[in-house]
Amino acid sequence: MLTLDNVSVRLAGASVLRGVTGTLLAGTAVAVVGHNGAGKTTLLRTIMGLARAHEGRILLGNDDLMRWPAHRRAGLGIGYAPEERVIFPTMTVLENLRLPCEVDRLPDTDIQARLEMVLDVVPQLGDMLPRSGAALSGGQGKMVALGRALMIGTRMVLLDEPFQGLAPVLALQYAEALGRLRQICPELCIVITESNASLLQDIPDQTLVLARGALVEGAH
Ligand SMILES: Nc1ncnc2c1ncn2[C@@H]1O[C@H](COP(=O)(O)OP(=O)(O)OP(=O)(O)O)[C@@H](O)[C@H]1O
Repeated sequence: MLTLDNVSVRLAGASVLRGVTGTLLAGTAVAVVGHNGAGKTTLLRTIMGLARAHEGRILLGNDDLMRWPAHRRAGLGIGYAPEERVIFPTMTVLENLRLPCEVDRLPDTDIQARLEMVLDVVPQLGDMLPRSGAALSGGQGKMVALGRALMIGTRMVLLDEPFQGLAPVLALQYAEALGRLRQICPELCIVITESNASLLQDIPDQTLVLARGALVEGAH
């Protein structure tokens, strides 16, 4: 369970998150929706330690995340797939997938087990493993970014606007992967941001609405 307690963030002097309070439960899919600029990406970046909260607390279980530097937070079991994907072009897809586990110095047997789980969830990645990260379409890159987040995200995965720009057939494959993920990892908390909530269809169990950096309502 992740608890956001009165989290506020300023960027370049502007209030981007304002007193965000909420609970993201294990085993749920939570949508964070809001217009462009509402603060969705900043919320995920703050959880990952890539943006700094000047106020509030973020707890993973009982563990205060603010005590952990950004480079250690993924190792706590939080996978992050940023909107812009960030697939390293000089590495193969397999190397991109393994990267967060290598950074966290996981034993090879654990990495192999995670990889098998990821390939069960996103079987399309199987054929791509030897391919260069530079040779991926935008949609393929989104699949790799999902897989990479799942390699390290044993407790939660943060998916930033995964459906934006996906062709309908790929969006369907992505949604199917999330369905398999929920079956294979029933305790995982899946957080998905989206400015167009209709793209998420019936995926979320809970929807949080951000407007100008503040949560305005919660709907189930
Ligand atoms: N590094 C930064 N410096 C200054 N302002 C920033 C920075 N990053 C984001 N912002 C501002 O913070 C606000 C929230 O941005 P954020 O990217 O979190 O919104 P978002 O809801 O994810 O939007 P989108 O749907 O367009 O991705 C915007 O007004 C944006 O201009």
